[in-house]
Amino acid sequence: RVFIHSPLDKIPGPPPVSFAKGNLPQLYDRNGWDFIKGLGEKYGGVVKINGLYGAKMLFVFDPAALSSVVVKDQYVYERSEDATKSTRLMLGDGLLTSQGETHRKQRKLMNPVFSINHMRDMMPIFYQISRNLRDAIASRIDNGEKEIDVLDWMARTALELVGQAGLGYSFDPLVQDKADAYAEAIKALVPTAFGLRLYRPLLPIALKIGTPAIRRRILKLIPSTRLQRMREISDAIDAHSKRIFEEKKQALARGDEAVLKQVGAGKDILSRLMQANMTASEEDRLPENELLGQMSTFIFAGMDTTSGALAHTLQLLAEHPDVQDKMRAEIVAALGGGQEIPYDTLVDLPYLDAVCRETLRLYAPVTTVNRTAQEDIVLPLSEPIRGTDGNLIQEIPVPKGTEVIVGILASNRNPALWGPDAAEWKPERWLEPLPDTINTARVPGVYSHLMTFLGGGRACIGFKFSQLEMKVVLAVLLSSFKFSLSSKEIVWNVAGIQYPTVGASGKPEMPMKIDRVKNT
Ligand code: HEM
Repeated sequence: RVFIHSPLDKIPGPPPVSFAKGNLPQLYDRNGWDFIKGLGEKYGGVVKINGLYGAKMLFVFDPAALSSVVVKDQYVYERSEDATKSTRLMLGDGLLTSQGETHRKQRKLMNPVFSINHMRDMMPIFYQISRNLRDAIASRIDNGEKEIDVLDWMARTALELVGQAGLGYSFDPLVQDKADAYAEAIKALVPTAFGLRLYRPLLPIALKIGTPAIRRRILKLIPSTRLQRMREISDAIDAHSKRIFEEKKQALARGDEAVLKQVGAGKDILSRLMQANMTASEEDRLPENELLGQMSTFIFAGMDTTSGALAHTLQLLAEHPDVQDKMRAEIVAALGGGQEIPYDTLVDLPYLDAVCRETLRLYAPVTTVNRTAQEDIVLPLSEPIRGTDGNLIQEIPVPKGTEVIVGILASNRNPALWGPDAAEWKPERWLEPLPDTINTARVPGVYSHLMTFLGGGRACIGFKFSQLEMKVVLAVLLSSFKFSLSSKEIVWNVAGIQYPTVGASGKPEMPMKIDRVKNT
Protein backbone atom coordinates (compact mmCIF):
# COMPACT_ATOMS: atom_id res chain seq x y z
CA ARG A 1 0.00 0.00 0.00
CA VAL A 2 2.78 2.42 0.90
CA PHE A 3 4.74 1.91 -2.32
CA ILE A 4 1.91 1.41 -4.78
CA HIS A 5 0.55 4.54 -6.40
CA SER A 6 -3.18 5.09 -5.67
CA PRO A 7 -5.61 7.42 -7.48
CA LEU A 8 -6.47 8.74 -4.00
CA ASP A 9 -2.91 9.90 -3.23
CA LYS A 10 -3.53 13.49 -4.29
CA ILE A 11 -6.79 13.98 -2.39
CA PRO A 12 -6.13 16.34 0.54
CA GLY A 13 -6.78 15.19 4.08
CA PRO A 14 -5.41 15.19 7.63
CA PRO A 15 -2.05 13.56 8.41
CA PRO A 16 -2.26 10.12 10.10
CA VAL A 17 -1.70 9.72 13.84
CA SER A 18 0.48 6.70 13.07
CA PHE A 19 1.04 4.39 10.11
CA ALA A 20 -0.62 1.45 11.89
CA LYS A 21 -3.78 3.27 12.99
CA GLY A 22 -4.01 6.07 10.43
CA ASN A 23 -6.69 8.60 11.48
CA LEU A 24 -8.96 5.96 13.03
CA PRO A 25 -8.19 6.87 16.68
CA GLN A 26 -9.42 10.42 15.84
CA LEU A 27 -12.41 9.23 13.85
CA TYR A 28 -13.54 6.67 16.43
CA ASP A 29 -12.82 8.71 19.56
CA ARG A 30 -15.99 9.48 21.48
CA ASN A 31 -14.71 13.07 21.91
CA GLY A 32 -13.75 13.34 18.23
CA TRP A 33 -16.14 16.21 17.37
CA ASP A 34 -13.39 18.66 16.47
CA PHE A 35 -11.85 16.14 14.09
CA ILE A 36 -15.17 15.35 12.38
CA LYS A 37 -16.27 18.99 12.22
CA GLY A 38 -12.77 19.95 11.01
CA LEU A 39 -13.08 17.56 8.05
CA GLY A 40 -16.19 19.45 6.95
CA GLU A 41 -14.64 22.88 7.55
CA LYS A 42 -11.00 22.55 6.46
CA TYR A 43 -11.30 20.50 3.28
CA GLY A 44 -13.41 20.28 0.12
CA GLY A 45 -16.37 17.94 -0.34
CA VAL A 46 -14.16 14.81 -0.48
CA VAL A 47 -11.37 14.23 2.05
CA LYS A 48 -8.75 11.47 2.21
CA ILE A 49 -8.64 9.65 5.55
CA ASN A 50 -5.91 7.20 6.49
CA GLY A 51 -7.14 3.79 7.60
CA LEU A 52 -5.22 0.89 9.17
CA TYR A 53 -1.71 0.20 7.80
CA GLY A 54 -1.74 2.71 4.94
CA ALA A 55 -5.30 1.97 3.69
CA LYS A 56 -6.89 5.04 2.10
CA MET A 57 -10.49 5.93 2.84
CA LEU A 58 -12.68 8.77 1.59
CA PHE A 59 -14.82 11.08 3.71
CA VAL A 60 -17.53 12.46 1.42
CA PHE A 61 -20.00 15.35 1.69
CA ASP A 62 -20.03 16.86 -1.80
CA PRO A 63 -23.70 16.56 -2.98
CA ALA A 64 -22.93 14.92 -6.35
CA ALA A 65 -20.56 12.46 -4.69
CA LEU A 66 -23.20 11.70 -2.01
CA SER A 67 -25.80 11.07 -4.73
CA SER A 68 -23.51 8.59 -6.39
CA VAL A 69 -22.77 6.74 -3.12
CA VAL A 70 -26.29 6.52 -1.66
CA VAL A 71 -28.55 6.64 -4.74
CA LYS A 72 -27.11 6.21 -8.23
CA ASP A 73 -24.42 3.64 -7.45
CA GLN A 74 -25.84 2.37 -4.16
CA TYR A 75 -25.37 -1.27 -5.14
CA VAL A 76 -21.66 -0.65 -5.78
CA TYR A 77 -21.27 1.08 -2.41
CA GLU A 78 -22.54 -1.61 -0.04
CA ARG A 79 -22.11 -1.67 3.73
CA SER A 80 -18.63 -2.94 4.54
CA GLU A 81 -18.01 -6.61 5.32
CA ASP A 82 -16.92 -5.94 8.91
CA ALA A 83 -19.94 -3.66 9.56
CA THR A 84 -22.33 -6.25 8.15
CA LYS A 85 -20.73 -9.10 10.07
CA SER A 86 -20.64 -7.29 13.41
CA THR A 87 -24.25 -6.12 12.98
CA ARG A 88 -25.34 -9.65 12.08
CA LEU A 89 -23.65 -10.99 15.21
CA MET A 90 -25.51 -8.39 17.31
CA LEU A 91 -28.91 -8.33 15.61
CA GLY A 92 -29.32 -11.25 13.20
CA ASP A 93 -30.46 -11.04 9.55
CA GLY A 94 -32.39 -7.76 9.27
CA LEU A 95 -32.46 -4.77 6.93
CA LEU A 96 -29.14 -3.48 8.23
CA THR A 97 -27.28 -6.63 7.20
CA SER A 98 -29.00 -7.69 3.97
CA GLN A 99 -27.53 -6.62 0.65
CA GLY A 100 -28.43 -6.51 -3.05
CA GLU A 101 -31.50 -8.53 -4.06
CA THR A 102 -32.28 -9.75 -0.52
CA HIS A 103 -32.33 -6.17 0.72
CA ARG A 104 -34.55 -5.02 -2.16
CA LYS A 105 -36.98 -7.85 -1.40
CA GLN A 106 -37.12 -6.99 2.31
CA ARG A 107 -37.75 -3.31 1.57
CA LYS A 108 -40.49 -4.16 -0.92
CA LEU A 109 -42.40 -6.05 1.76
CA MET A 110 -41.66 -3.57 4.52
CA ASN A 111 -42.03 -0.11 2.95
CA PRO A 112 -45.87 -0.29 2.97
CA VAL A 113 -45.83 -1.34 6.63
CA PHE A 114 -44.11 1.96 7.52
CA SER A 115 -46.53 4.04 5.41
CA ILE A 116 -48.22 7.21 6.70
CA ASN A 117 -51.59 5.42 6.88
CA HIS A 118 -50.18 2.90 9.32
CA MET A 119 -48.55 5.69 11.29
CA ARG A 120 -51.97 7.35 11.63
CA ASP A 121 -53.40 4.10 13.04
CA MET A 122 -50.68 4.12 15.64
CA MET A 123 -51.46 7.59 16.99
CA PRO A 124 -53.45 6.23 19.98
CA ILE A 125 -50.45 4.09 21.01
CA PHE A 126 -48.07 7.05 20.68
CA TYR A 127 -50.35 9.28 22.77
CA GLN A 128 -51.02 6.68 25.43
CA ILE A 129 -47.33 5.99 26.01
CA SER A 130 -46.48 9.70 26.02
CA ARG A 131 -49.19 10.28 28.64
CA ASN A 132 -47.76 7.45 30.75
CA LEU A 133 -44.41 9.22 30.51
CA ARG A 134 -45.99 12.52 31.50
CA ASP A 135 -47.67 10.91 34.54
CA ALA A 136 -44.43 9.20 35.55
CA ILE A 137 -42.54 12.51 35.47
CA ALA A 138 -45.40 14.38 37.17
CA SER A 139 -45.42 11.93 40.09
CA ARG A 140 -41.71 12.59 40.62
CA ILE A 141 -41.98 16.38 40.77
CA ASP A 142 -44.90 16.59 43.16
CA ASN A 143 -43.05 18.99 45.44
CA GLY A 144 -41.78 21.34 42.76
CA GLU A 145 -38.81 21.45 40.38
CA LYS A 146 -36.65 18.33 40.36
CA GLU A 147 -33.57 17.09 38.54
CA ILE A 148 -34.37 14.03 36.43
CA ASP A 149 -32.33 11.95 33.99
CA VAL A 150 -34.17 12.94 30.82
CA LEU A 151 -32.19 10.55 28.61
CA ASP A 152 -33.27 7.58 30.71
CA TRP A 153 -36.94 8.50 30.34
CA MET A 154 -36.61 9.24 26.62
CA ALA A 155 -34.85 5.90 26.08
CA ARG A 156 -37.51 4.02 28.02
CA THR A 157 -40.26 5.81 26.11
CA ALA A 158 -38.59 5.11 22.75
CA LEU A 159 -38.20 1.44 23.66
CA GLU A 160 -41.81 1.19 24.76
CA LEU A 161 -42.95 2.92 21.56
CA VAL A 162 -40.92 0.72 19.28
CA GLY A 163 -42.06 -2.22 21.43
CA GLN A 164 -45.79 -1.52 21.25
CA ALA A 165 -46.05 0.14 17.82
CA GLY A 166 -43.23 -1.86 16.24
CA LEU A 167 -43.56 -5.29 17.80
CA GLY A 168 -46.92 -5.30 19.59
CA TYR A 169 -45.14 -5.94 22.88
CA SER A 170 -44.86 -3.92 26.08
CA PHE A 171 -41.36 -3.83 27.57
CA ASP A 172 -41.86 -1.29 30.31
CA PRO A 173 -45.02 0.31 31.74
CA LEU A 174 -42.95 3.43 32.60
CA VAL A 175 -43.78 3.25 36.29
CA GLN A 176 -40.76 1.94 38.25
CA ASP A 177 -37.69 4.09 38.74
CA LYS A 178 -35.44 1.59 37.02
CA ALA A 179 -36.23 0.14 33.62
CA ASP A 180 -35.87 -3.63 33.33
CA ALA A 181 -32.56 -5.33 32.62
CA TYR A 182 -33.41 -5.71 28.97
CA ALA A 183 -33.92 -1.97 28.46
CA GLU A 184 -30.66 -1.33 30.30
CA ALA A 185 -28.88 -3.80 28.00
CA ILE A 186 -30.15 -2.07 24.88
CA LYS A 187 -29.13 1.34 26.20
CA ALA A 188 -25.59 0.05 26.69
CA LEU A 189 -25.40 -1.39 23.17
CA VAL A 190 -24.18 1.66 21.23
CA PRO A 191 -21.50 2.83 23.72
CA THR A 192 -20.25 -0.75 24.16
CA ALA A 193 -20.11 -1.46 20.41
CA PHE A 194 -18.43 1.88 19.70
CA GLY A 195 -15.72 1.09 22.25
CA LEU A 196 -14.89 -2.01 20.17
CA ARG A 197 -15.01 -0.15 16.85
CA LEU A 198 -11.26 -0.02 16.27
CA TYR A 199 -11.08 -3.85 16.37
CA ARG A 200 -14.01 -4.40 13.96
CA PRO A 201 -11.83 -4.81 10.84
CA LEU A 202 -10.46 -8.00 12.49
CA LEU A 203 -13.91 -9.57 12.64
CA PRO A 204 -14.05 -11.11 9.14
CA ILE A 205 -10.80 -12.97 9.99
CA ALA A 206 -12.04 -14.04 13.44
CA LEU A 207 -15.23 -15.43 11.89
CA LYS A 208 -13.18 -17.87 9.82
CA ILE A 209 -12.08 -19.72 12.97
CA GLY A 210 -13.92 -23.02 13.62
CA THR A 211 -17.68 -23.40 14.01
CA PRO A 212 -20.04 -20.88 15.67
CA ALA A 213 -20.05 -23.07 18.83
CA ILE A 214 -16.24 -23.11 19.01
CA ARG A 215 -16.07 -19.36 18.36
CA ARG A 216 -18.55 -18.79 21.13
CA ARG A 217 -16.46 -20.82 23.56
CA ILE A 218 -13.34 -18.86 22.57
CA LEU A 219 -15.23 -15.59 22.89
CA LYS A 220 -16.24 -16.43 26.47
CA LEU A 221 -12.57 -16.88 27.36
CA ILE A 222 -11.41 -13.46 26.10
CA PRO A 223 -10.70 -11.31 29.19
CA SER A 224 -12.37 -8.12 27.92
CA THR A 225 -15.20 -6.70 30.02
CA ARG A 226 -16.49 -4.74 27.03
CA LEU A 227 -16.54 -7.77 24.75
CA GLN A 228 -18.32 -9.88 27.38
CA ARG A 229 -20.88 -7.12 27.94
CA MET A 230 -21.46 -7.02 24.18
CA ARG A 231 -22.09 -10.78 24.19
CA GLU A 232 -24.60 -10.48 27.05
CA ILE A 233 -26.43 -7.60 25.34
CA SER A 234 -26.65 -9.45 22.06
CA ASP A 235 -27.89 -12.64 23.80
CA ALA A 236 -30.54 -10.64 25.70
CA ILE A 237 -31.86 -9.01 22.51
CA ASP A 238 -31.92 -12.36 20.72
CA ALA A 239 -33.78 -14.16 23.51
CA HIS A 240 -36.41 -11.41 23.80
CA SER A 241 -36.96 -11.20 20.05
CA LYS A 242 -37.44 -14.96 19.79
CA ARG A 243 -39.96 -14.99 22.62
CA ILE A 244 -42.04 -12.16 21.17
CA PHE A 245 -41.93 -13.71 17.71
CA GLU A 246 -43.17 -17.08 18.96
CA GLU A 247 -46.07 -15.44 20.84
CA LYS A 248 -47.04 -13.53 17.69
CA LYS A 249 -46.86 -16.60 15.52
CA GLN A 250 -49.13 -18.50 17.86
CA ALA A 251 -51.63 -15.63 18.01
CA LEU A 252 -51.72 -15.39 14.21
CA ALA A 253 -52.27 -19.14 13.98
CA ARG A 254 -55.15 -18.96 16.50
CA GLY A 255 -56.91 -16.31 14.36
CA ASP A 256 -58.20 -12.75 14.49
CA GLU A 257 -59.56 -12.83 18.01
CA ALA A 258 -56.21 -13.84 19.51
CA VAL A 259 -54.43 -11.16 17.46
CA LEU A 260 -56.84 -8.48 18.68
CA LYS A 261 -56.15 -9.42 22.30
CA GLN A 262 -52.45 -8.62 21.90
CA VAL A 263 -50.79 -5.32 22.82
CA GLY A 264 -51.70 -2.87 20.02
CA ALA A 265 -54.45 -5.19 18.72
CA GLY A 266 -52.36 -6.46 15.79
CA LYS A 267 -51.77 -2.95 14.38
CA ASP A 268 -48.04 -3.05 15.11
CA ILE A 269 -45.43 -3.20 12.37
CA LEU A 270 -44.36 -6.80 13.06
CA SER A 271 -47.92 -8.20 12.99
CA ARG A 272 -48.55 -6.39 9.71
CA LEU A 273 -45.27 -7.61 8.33
CA MET A 274 -46.05 -11.21 9.31
CA GLN A 275 -49.51 -10.92 7.74
CA ALA A 276 -48.10 -9.35 4.55
CA ASN A 277 -45.55 -12.14 4.42
CA MET A 278 -48.22 -14.84 4.69
CA THR A 279 -50.10 -13.41 1.71
CA ALA A 280 -47.01 -12.50 -0.36
CA SER A 281 -46.15 -14.52 -3.45
CA GLU A 282 -43.57 -17.25 -2.94
CA GLU A 283 -40.75 -15.24 -4.52
CA ASP A 284 -41.48 -12.17 -2.35
CA ARG A 285 -41.86 -14.09 0.92
CA LEU A 286 -39.18 -13.72 3.62
CA PRO A 287 -37.83 -16.71 5.58
CA GLU A 288 -38.45 -16.77 9.33
CA ASN A 289 -34.89 -15.79 10.31
CA GLU A 290 -35.24 -12.60 8.27
CA LEU A 291 -38.49 -11.66 10.04
CA LEU A 292 -36.87 -12.34 13.38
CA GLY A 293 -33.81 -10.26 12.46
CA GLN A 294 -36.03 -7.26 11.67
CA MET A 295 -37.24 -7.17 15.28
CA SER A 296 -33.83 -6.62 16.85
CA THR A 297 -33.06 -4.24 13.98
CA PHE A 298 -36.11 -2.06 14.73
CA ILE A 299 -35.24 -1.93 18.42
CA PHE A 300 -31.61 -1.07 17.74
CA ALA A 301 -32.28 1.39 14.90
CA GLY A 302 -35.28 3.03 16.51
CA MET A 303 -34.33 3.46 20.13
CA ASP A 304 -31.11 5.40 20.70
CA THR A 305 -31.59 7.49 17.54
CA THR A 306 -34.97 8.94 18.47
CA SER A 307 -34.35 9.10 22.22
CA GLY A 308 -31.07 10.96 21.61
CA ALA A 309 -32.84 13.36 19.24
CA LEU A 310 -35.56 13.99 21.83
CA ALA A 311 -33.06 14.53 24.66
CA HIS A 312 -31.08 16.92 22.46
CA THR A 313 -34.24 18.87 21.58
CA LEU A 314 -35.15 19.25 25.27
CA GLN A 315 -31.62 20.44 26.06
CA LEU A 316 -31.79 23.03 23.28
CA LEU A 317 -35.22 24.19 24.44
CA ALA A 318 -33.78 24.65 27.94
CA GLU A 319 -30.89 26.67 26.49
CA HIS A 320 -33.36 28.82 24.51
CA PRO A 321 -36.31 29.49 26.87
CA ASP A 322 -37.88 31.90 24.34
CA VAL A 323 -38.09 29.07 21.77
CA GLN A 324 -39.49 26.75 24.45
CA ASP A 325 -42.23 29.26 25.36
CA LYS A 326 -43.13 29.89 21.73
CA MET A 327 -43.34 26.18 20.98
CA ARG A 328 -45.45 25.54 24.07
CA ALA A 329 -47.84 28.35 23.08
CA GLU A 330 -48.28 26.77 19.64
CA ILE A 331 -48.95 23.34 21.14
CA VAL A 332 -51.38 24.61 23.81
CA ALA A 333 -53.33 26.57 21.17
CA ALA A 334 -53.55 23.46 18.94
CA LEU A 335 -54.73 21.36 21.90
CA GLY A 336 -57.54 23.89 22.49
CA GLY A 337 -58.17 22.47 25.96
CA GLY A 338 -58.27 18.87 24.67
CA GLN A 339 -55.90 15.99 25.33
CA GLU A 340 -54.66 15.21 21.81
CA ILE A 341 -53.78 17.10 18.64
CA PRO A 342 -55.04 15.16 15.59
CA TYR A 343 -52.42 13.69 13.25
CA ASP A 344 -52.76 16.16 10.36
CA THR A 345 -52.66 19.21 12.63
CA LEU A 346 -49.76 17.90 14.68
CA VAL A 347 -47.46 17.04 11.77
CA ASP A 348 -48.08 20.49 10.26
CA LEU A 349 -47.53 22.64 13.37
CA PRO A 350 -44.94 25.03 11.86
CA TYR A 351 -42.86 25.92 14.89
CA LEU A 352 -42.74 22.38 16.31
CA ASP A 353 -41.74 21.17 12.86
CA ALA A 354 -39.04 23.85 12.54
CA VAL A 355 -37.54 22.95 15.93
CA CYS A 356 -37.45 19.22 15.05
CA ARG A 357 -35.91 19.82 11.62
CA GLU A 358 -33.29 22.20 12.93
CA THR A 359 -32.28 19.84 15.72
CA LEU A 360 -32.08 16.89 13.33
CA ARG A 361 -30.02 19.04 10.93
CA LEU A 362 -27.43 20.38 13.34
CA TYR A 363 -27.31 17.42 15.72
CA ALA A 364 -28.01 14.47 13.42
CA PRO A 365 -27.99 11.46 15.79
CA VAL A 366 -26.04 9.35 13.25
CA THR A 367 -23.10 11.50 12.17
CA THR A 368 -21.53 9.20 9.56
CA VAL A 369 -22.22 5.85 7.87
CA ASN A 370 -19.67 3.71 6.06
CA ARG A 371 -19.80 2.01 2.68
CA THR A 372 -17.24 -0.03 0.70
CA ALA A 373 -16.82 0.16 -3.09
CA GLN A 374 -17.44 -3.36 -4.42
CA GLU A 375 -15.79 -2.54 -7.77
CA ASP A 376 -13.67 0.21 -9.35
CA ILE A 377 -15.89 3.24 -9.93
CA VAL A 378 -15.60 6.97 -10.67
CA LEU A 379 -16.92 9.40 -8.05
CA PRO A 380 -18.40 12.58 -9.58
CA LEU A 381 -18.06 15.96 -7.85
CA SER A 382 -20.35 19.00 -8.01
CA GLU A 383 -17.36 21.28 -7.30
CA PRO A 384 -13.79 20.45 -8.27
CA ILE A 385 -11.35 20.12 -5.35
CA ARG A 386 -7.69 21.15 -5.37
CA GLY A 387 -5.34 18.20 -5.12
CA THR A 388 -2.20 18.16 -2.96
CA ASP A 389 -0.18 18.88 -6.15
CA GLY A 390 -2.18 22.09 -6.75
CA ASN A 391 -4.17 20.71 -9.72
CA LEU A 392 -7.96 20.76 -9.83
CA ILE A 393 -9.67 17.36 -9.52
CA GLN A 394 -13.02 17.08 -11.36
CA GLU A 395 -13.84 13.44 -10.50
CA ILE A 396 -12.18 10.71 -8.48
CA PRO A 397 -11.40 7.15 -9.63
CA VAL A 398 -12.24 5.03 -6.58
CA PRO A 399 -10.49 1.62 -6.44
CA LYS A 400 -12.50 -1.49 -5.47
CA GLY A 401 -12.35 -2.08 -1.72
CA THR A 402 -12.10 1.62 -0.77
CA GLU A 403 -14.06 2.47 2.35
CA VAL A 404 -16.21 5.57 1.89
CA ILE A 405 -17.52 7.51 4.89
CA VAL A 406 -20.76 9.40 4.22
CA GLY A 407 -20.39 12.72 6.08
CA ILE A 408 -24.00 13.15 7.26
CA LEU A 409 -23.23 15.94 9.72
CA ALA A 410 -20.70 17.61 7.39
CA SER A 411 -23.37 17.81 4.67
CA ASN A 412 -26.03 19.10 7.08
CA ARG A 413 -23.65 21.83 8.29
CA ASN A 414 -22.05 22.70 4.96
CA PRO A 415 -21.85 26.56 4.90
CA ALA A 416 -21.54 26.53 1.09
CA LEU A 417 -25.10 25.12 0.97
CA TRP A 418 -26.74 26.39 4.15
CA GLY A 419 -25.10 29.82 4.38
CA PRO A 420 -22.65 31.39 6.84
CA ASP A 421 -24.93 30.61 9.82
CA ALA A 422 -24.91 26.86 9.03
CA ALA A 423 -23.33 25.99 12.39
CA GLU A 424 -26.01 27.86 14.42
CA TRP A 425 -29.22 26.33 15.78
CA LYS A 426 -31.91 28.56 14.27
CA PRO A 427 -35.39 26.98 13.97
CA GLU A 428 -36.56 30.16 12.21
CA ARG A 429 -34.57 29.25 9.11
CA TRP A 430 -37.31 26.69 8.29
CA LEU A 431 -40.03 29.34 8.44
CA GLU A 432 -38.39 31.40 5.70
CA PRO A 433 -37.40 30.37 2.18
CA LEU A 434 -34.19 28.28 2.33
CA PRO A 435 -31.10 29.64 0.52
CA ASP A 436 -31.02 28.98 -3.24
CA THR A 437 -27.72 27.18 -2.76
CA ILE A 438 -29.43 24.38 -0.79
CA ASN A 439 -32.49 24.27 -3.05
CA THR A 440 -30.33 23.72 -6.11
CA ALA A 441 -27.65 21.51 -4.52
CA ARG A 442 -29.62 18.23 -4.91
CA VAL A 443 -28.55 16.73 -1.60
CA PRO A 444 -29.84 13.14 -1.89
CA GLY A 445 -31.41 12.96 1.60
CA VAL A 446 -35.02 11.72 2.00
CA TYR A 447 -35.82 14.53 4.42
CA SER A 448 -35.66 18.29 3.77
CA HIS A 449 -32.26 18.43 1.99
CA LEU A 450 -30.79 16.71 5.04
CA MET A 451 -28.70 13.53 5.15
CA THR A 452 -29.94 12.75 8.68
CA PHE A 453 -32.04 9.77 7.51
CA LEU A 454 -29.81 9.10 4.51
CA GLY A 455 -31.33 8.65 1.02
CA GLY A 456 -31.65 6.06 -1.72
CA GLY A 457 -32.67 2.45 -1.21
CA ARG A 458 -31.11 2.27 2.27
CA ALA A 459 -32.71 5.45 3.63
CA CYS A 460 -34.10 5.09 7.15
CA ILE A 461 -37.35 3.15 6.88
CA GLY A 462 -38.47 4.51 10.26
CA PHE A 463 -38.14 8.18 9.48
CA LYS A 464 -41.89 8.97 9.58
CA PHE A 465 -42.19 6.86 12.72
CA SER A 466 -39.46 8.84 14.46
CA GLN A 467 -40.91 12.20 13.31
CA LEU A 468 -44.26 11.28 14.76
CA GLU A 469 -42.70 9.99 17.94
CA MET A 470 -40.75 13.21 18.48
CA LYS A 471 -43.77 15.40 17.85
CA VAL A 472 -46.21 13.48 20.05
CA VAL A 473 -43.75 13.22 22.95
CA LEU A 474 -42.81 16.92 22.70
CA ALA A 475 -46.46 18.00 22.45
CA VAL A 476 -47.44 16.02 25.55
CA LEU A 477 -44.39 17.02 27.62
CA LEU A 478 -44.20 20.70 26.66
CA SER A 479 -47.87 21.27 27.46
CA SER A 480 -47.25 20.04 31.02
CA PHE A 481 -43.64 20.81 31.93
CA LYS A 482 -40.95 23.46 31.80
CA PHE A 483 -37.42 22.20 31.12
CA SER A 484 -34.25 23.94 32.33
CA LEU A 485 -30.57 23.07 32.38
CA SER A 486 -28.93 21.24 35.25
CA SER A 487 -25.70 22.69 36.67
CA LYS A 488 -23.87 19.56 35.48
CA GLU A 489 -21.88 19.76 32.28
CA ILE A 490 -23.45 17.67 29.48
CA VAL A 491 -21.10 16.28 26.86
CA TRP A 492 -22.36 14.65 23.64
CA ASN A 493 -20.21 11.72 22.59
CA VAL A 494 -19.52 10.73 19.00
CA ALA A 495 -20.47 7.11 18.45
CA GLY A 496 -22.38 5.17 15.80
CA ILE A 497 -25.28 7.08 17.37
CA GLN A 498 -24.31 10.09 19.51
CA TYR A 499 -25.20 10.01 23.23
CA PRO A 500 -24.87 12.43 26.18
CA THR A 501 -22.89 11.91 29.40
CA VAL A 502 -22.14 14.07 32.43
CA GLY A 503 -18.60 15.32 31.78
CA ALA A 504 -16.16 12.55 30.88
CA SER A 505 -18.18 9.77 32.57
CA GLY A 506 -18.93 6.77 30.36
CA LYS A 507 -22.57 6.44 31.47
CA PRO A 508 -25.20 7.69 29.01
CA GLU A 509 -27.39 10.18 30.92
CA MET A 510 -28.71 13.73 30.76
CA PRO A 511 -29.95 15.30 33.99
CA MET A 512 -32.30 18.26 33.54
CA LYS A 513 -34.49 20.31 35.85
CA ILE A 514 -38.19 19.81 35.28
CA ASP A 515 -41.07 21.76 36.76
CA ARG A 516 -44.79 21.95 36.11
CA VAL A 517 -46.01 24.60 33.72
CA LYS A 518 -48.08 27.12 35.67
CA ASN A 519 -51.67 27.88 34.53
CA THR A 520 -52.22 24.71 32.46
C1 HEM B 1 -34.13 10.38 14.77
C2 HEM B 1 -34.29 9.11 14.55
C3 HEM B 1 -33.57 8.30 13.51
C4 HEM B 1 -32.46 8.59 12.77
C5 HEM B 1 -31.61 9.85 12.81
C6 HEM B 1 -32.21 7.44 11.90
C7 HEM B 1 -31.16 7.39 10.99
C8 HEM B 1 -30.93 6.32 10.14
C9 HEM B 1 -29.82 6.24 9.22
C10 HEM B 1 -28.76 7.30 9.00
C11 HEM B 1 -29.91 5.05 8.59
C12 HEM B 1 -28.94 4.48 7.55
C13 HEM B 1 -27.96 3.53 8.22
C14 HEM B 1 -27.02 2.84 7.25
O1 HEM B 1 -27.39 2.58 6.12
O2 HEM B 1 -25.88 2.53 7.64
C15 HEM B 1 -31.07 4.36 9.12
C16 HEM B 1 -31.49 3.12 8.73
C17 HEM B 1 -32.53 2.45 9.33
N1 HEM B 1 -33.40 2.93 10.29
FE1 HEM B 1 -33.37 4.76 11.10
N2 HEM B 1 -33.16 6.50 12.14
C18 HEM B 1 -34.02 6.96 13.10
C19 HEM B 1 -35.14 6.33 13.61
C20 HEM B 1 -35.56 5.07 13.24
C21 HEM B 1 -36.72 4.39 13.76
C22 HEM B 1 -37.70 4.96 14.79
C23 HEM B 1 -36.75 3.15 13.18
C24 HEM B 1 -37.74 2.00 13.36
C25 HEM B 1 -38.84 2.01 14.01
C26 HEM B 1 -35.62 3.06 12.28
C27 HEM B 1 -35.31 1.98 11.51
C28 HEM B 1 -34.28 1.92 10.60
C29 HEM B 1 -33.97 0.73 9.80
C30 HEM B 1 -34.70 -0.60 9.86
C31 HEM B 1 -32.88 1.07 9.00
C32 HEM B 1 -32.18 0.20 7.96
C33 HEM B 1 -32.77 0.55 6.60
C34 HEM B 1 -32.16 -0.21 5.45
O3 HEM B 1 -30.95 -0.49 5.44
O4 HEM B 1 -32.92 -0.53 4.52
N3 HEM B 1 -34.93 4.24 12.34
N4 HEM B 1 -31.68 5.16 10.06
